[in-house]
Amino acid sequence: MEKYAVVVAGGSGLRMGTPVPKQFLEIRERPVLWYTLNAFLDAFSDLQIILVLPEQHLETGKRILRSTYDPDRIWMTVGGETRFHSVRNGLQHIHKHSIVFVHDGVRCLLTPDLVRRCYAAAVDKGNAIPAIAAVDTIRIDTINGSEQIDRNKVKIIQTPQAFFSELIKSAFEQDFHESFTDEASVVERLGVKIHLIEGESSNIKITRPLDLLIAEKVLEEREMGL
Ligand SMILES: Nc1ccn([C@@H]2O[C@H](COP(=O)(O)OP(=O)(O)OP(=O)(O)O)[C@@H](O)[C@H]2O)c(=O)n1
Ligand SMILES: C[C@](O)(CO)[C@H](O)COP(=O)(O)O
Repeated sequence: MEKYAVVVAGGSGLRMGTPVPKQFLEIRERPVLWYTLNAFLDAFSDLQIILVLPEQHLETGKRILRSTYDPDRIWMTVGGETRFHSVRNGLQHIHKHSIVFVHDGVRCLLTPDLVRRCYAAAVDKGNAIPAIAAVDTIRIDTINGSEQIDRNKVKIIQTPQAFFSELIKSAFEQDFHESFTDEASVVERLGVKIHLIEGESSNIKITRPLDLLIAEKVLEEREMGL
């Protein structure tokens, strides 16, 4: 089966607050995006990557993809106004029956093992969405104040999210809706059942400055083989 990963890195990183978008910041002397791309290249030798970038940072993106060990498997395109539009732009470059992964470029700690587990589950079920359990107590706001809810019923959703190409491409023909915060929410709107698999607690989304410190520590420990 053909395999494509749409890696979205078209955002501006407002919550990180750095002049350079967070996907280009360096951790242990390599850009965040470099780790992400290599994890996908390592997962499958026949996987191709569509890297979605902000228009004004195409040159930076090109330098990063050339610094990976297999740049010939990576193609670049331009992002859109929201994450949804960036994913849609990436999907437009896929024309073959395949499994498609969509991944946040800033989730740079994913492992090739997670990519392979997503693939196997998507081939079996049509889609595969990594999720982890909530570790905090959870309350929701209601008109009568806050109420505790059973945290065992809450799942924290990650990427990569994997789908058959026909399914994800048809889902992204829908108009944008503000509830579309990931691919599962877009596909679910077609009436398709979403299949969760076990994610990785280290697969954090680099969002705020603290996340860079966590990622640095995780990468340091991995390099030391811990
Ligand atoms: N128009 C957009 C917005 C986001 N993304 C990408 O989607 C992923 C997850 O989004 P998020 O963490 O929200 O990134 P930003 O939008 O850059 O951050 P912020 O919301 O803090 O501005 C990131 O890899 C980001 O680059 C994208 O490709 N195109
Ligand atoms: C797709 C995602 O990473 C799943 O947790 C998340 O929904 C992205 O949210 P953001 O607001 O675009 O960072």
